This record gives sequence, structure tokens and C-alpha cells, in this order.
Amino acid sequence: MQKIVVQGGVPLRGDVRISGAKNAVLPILCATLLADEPVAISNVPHLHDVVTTTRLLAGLGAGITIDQGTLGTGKASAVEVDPRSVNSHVAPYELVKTMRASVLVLGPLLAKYGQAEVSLPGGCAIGSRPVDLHLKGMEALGATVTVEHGYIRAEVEGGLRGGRVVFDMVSVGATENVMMAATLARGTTVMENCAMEPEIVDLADCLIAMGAKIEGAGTPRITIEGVERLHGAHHAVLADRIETGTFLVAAAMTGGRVTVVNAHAASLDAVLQKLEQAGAEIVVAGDRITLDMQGRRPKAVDIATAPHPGFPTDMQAQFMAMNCIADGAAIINETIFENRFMHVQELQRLGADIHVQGHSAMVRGVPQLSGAQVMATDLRASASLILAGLVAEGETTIERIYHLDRGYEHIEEKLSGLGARIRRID
Ligand SMILES: CC(=O)N[C@H]1[C@@H](OP(=O)(O)OP(=O)(O)OC[C@H]2O[C@@H](n3ccc(=O)[nH]c3=O)[C@H](O)[C@@H]2O)O[C@H](CO)[C@@H](O)[C@@H]1O
Ligand SMILES: C=C(OP(=O)(O)O)C(=O)O
Repeated sequence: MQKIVVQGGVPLRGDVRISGAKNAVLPILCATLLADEPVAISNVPHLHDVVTTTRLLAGLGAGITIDQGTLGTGKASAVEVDPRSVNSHVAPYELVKTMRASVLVLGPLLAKYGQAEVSLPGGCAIGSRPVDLHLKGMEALGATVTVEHGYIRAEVEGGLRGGRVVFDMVSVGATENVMMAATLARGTTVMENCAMEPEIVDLADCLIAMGAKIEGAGTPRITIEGVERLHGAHHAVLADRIETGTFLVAAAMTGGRVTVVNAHAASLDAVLQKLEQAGAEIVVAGDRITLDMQGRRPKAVDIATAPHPGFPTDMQAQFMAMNCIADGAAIINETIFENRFMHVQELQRLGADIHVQGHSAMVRGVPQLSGAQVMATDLRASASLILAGLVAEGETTIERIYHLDRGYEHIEEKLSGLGARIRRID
């Protein structure tokens, strides 16, 4: 099994290009099922989750054409999905179990074909992650939904019809699934208490390019006027704000100066604000964000995760890593997922001083971490261990890095380009 080995102690310097967002491209790929012509997606990151999604779409019968990008030239991959040959409505357990976002084919299949059978995704390391809000949303649009033998079975006679959907809690995936389903429903759908993540706006932009009538994406109320059909389109995926944030934290922790290129600063307000509180100088110019922390140690910053525009849970582990070597102590409060502190034990193996009580962690900064063998437990936990390895004395070896490949494109090449001593070994 592959591992990543990091030698700590090098302040990062230089430019790094940000890839398309995992959390935007996955729903957008699922949305292509709604069209009755090919849909071309560009700025597609090379990620394991993208491979899984294209396999899922191909398994449904869709035609997939991939134009591979080239790292270093700035040419990202592009994917064209031809949904005209879809002949199955089943998303099998083998694929769904490896990637929860597979449940996002439910809304498109149901809207387009009147039926869908999708394996229940089940829980994962960070929490139980139920899909009840997705299912209630489909029912509000007229579908009959049952759960049997580990599969969600949804069907509707005569097509979905617009309805009022009030989410009990804010869910990114449920907002996306219902928004996609409503694009082809008869009449108007009004969704309340929607998630406002930038990836939802990106998905809506893609759907609008395909002919959907959507207003309010990025606000708590989204209104969708159903249309008869959606056509082909081209859409370029939004920059990954979590990858951006991860590189900025790496720069801050190592006392470096890094410019992220092809970034989208407006989607990162809460993260940039916390980095400034930690003592970083940040300059935004167009799609470039430069963070300068040369010669300084970060100051500890309190974090409470919240739905967008609050501080993203997907950046919590990385900020925990920064707080481990910061000046002072900080409290990290995880409010989105019940079990998203799996990285704590591993950071402790590197010498971090962290005490967890319920959903809060008290982190007392230490002057120096010491390299060790650690194990990644989920995607952002993996990233936090790499960050910690970049500042630890000696060598850190991170095992189970397949989690990392779900969400970071060529992370070791990108970090090497900034001067980090990092390599992947078999
Ligand atoms: C592919 C993708 O975009 N993944 C992101 C998405 O995940 P995902 O869409 O799965 O996350 P949600 O926003 O749905 O989850 C938020 C909370 O709602 C709960 N919940 C959700 C749905 C439901 O039907 N019932 C329910 O109780 C979840 O267990 C969780 O506690 O948003 C999360 C929160 O920003 C991010 O961490 C993930 O990176
Ligand atoms: C939790 C995450 O992703 P997913 O919802 O795909 O598991 C993440 O990106 O940090």
C-alpha cells in the first residue's frame, strides 16, 4: 500500500495552481444525467472520486469521453458525458460504498426516468451521515420512496411535480439532490433552509447553462421552475476552496510565502479571516491569493465549524494541525459531523497537545512536533497529517493515503513544487 513520507522543516515558497473543486464536480457530473444531449465539463480535477463517478455514470449506460490534462501546464482534464445511452437506473453498493456523493444520482434519475434504485451510502469515519432529507425532498416532489435490502427505491408515476421543500437542517447534498430533481418537475418548486455553499451555486450555474430555471442558489431559498427538457452545455468547474485553504495553511504553518493561482477568494472569507487572525499577511489579486508568514509563528485561533458562509468543516483538521504548533491555545468546535476528530490521536503521535471533550478540542501549541509513523483515517485528516509532517522535526510517514487521493490532485507534486521534501512510496 502506498505511503507518503515527509521531511519537515522547509518553509514553503512559490506558486501553486488550484484544481477544480471535488465537491462541485461530483454533483455536476451527476447532473449531466438530466440532459438529453452531451454535456462537457472542464477544469475537472484528477481525483479518485471523479473516477468513481465516471464509473457510476458509465455503469448506468452513459457515454464518457475523457480528455486528460497535464500537470504543470495548467491544462486540467475535461469530461464529456453523453446521457442518451443511459439504460439502467441502479447505483450499486460496490460504487456507492466508496463514495457517498454517489447518492446524488438519485434526483437526476428519478426526474428523468421516473425511477431510481440507489444503494444507501451508510456512515463513514466522520459520522453517520444519514440521507433522510434527500428522501423527504423527493417525496415532497411526488415520489414514492422505500428503503429495502440496503437500497433506496424511488419512483413516480407521470413525472415529478413541483412542491415546497423545507429542510429540517442545512444539508449540502440534500439541497443539490432536490434542486437537480426539481429542474424537470412539472411546475414550481420552492426549497427553504437550503445550504449556501459555493459548490451549490456552481451546480446551479451548470444546470442553468443546460436550460434549467433556477433562482436563489447561494441563498436559503431556491426557486425552480420545472422545464420539459435540459440540453447540452459546457461548464468549467469552480476552483477548489478546500484545496486552496489547505495550501494556504501549509504556507502559514511552515512560515513561508505562497501564491495560490486559479483560486476563488470570495468562497474563502471565513478561512482567510482566520489565517489573518493567525498572523498571516494576505493579498488577493484576481484569481491569485498570496499568503506571507515568513519568519513568524502562527498564533492560535479558535474555530467553530458551520454551514457556509461559516467556517467549513472540511478545513477543521488543517487548522487543528496549525494550532498544534501555534503560539497559545485554541478551542476547536466541530458542529457539523459527530466524529470528525479522528486526526487527533495521530497528531498526538507527532507530539501535539490536544484534549477532546465531546465536540470540542482544546489545542495547546507546542514549539515543535516530532516526525513519526501515522495513519490517515479520512480525507481531511490525511491532509492535516501532511501539514503536521511539513513542520515536524525528522521524518513523518503517512499510511492509508488512498483517502487523500479522493480529494487532492497530485498533492505531493504540488507541495514539492513549493520546496517541500515529500514523496510517495509503495
Ligand atoms: C461531496 C460533498 O459535497 N461533500 C461535502 C458535503 O457533504 P454532505 O452533503 O454529505 O453533507 P451535508 O451538508 O448533507 O451534512 C451536514 C449534516 O447534515 C446531516 N444530514 C445530512 C443529510 C441528511 O439527509 N440528513 C442529515 O442528518 C449530516 O449527517 C451532517 O451532520 O457537505 C459537507 C458539509 O459541508 C462537507 O463536509 C462535504 O465535503
Ligand atoms: C467529507 C468530505 O467529502 P465527502 O462528502 O465526499 O465524504 C470532504 O471533502 O472533506
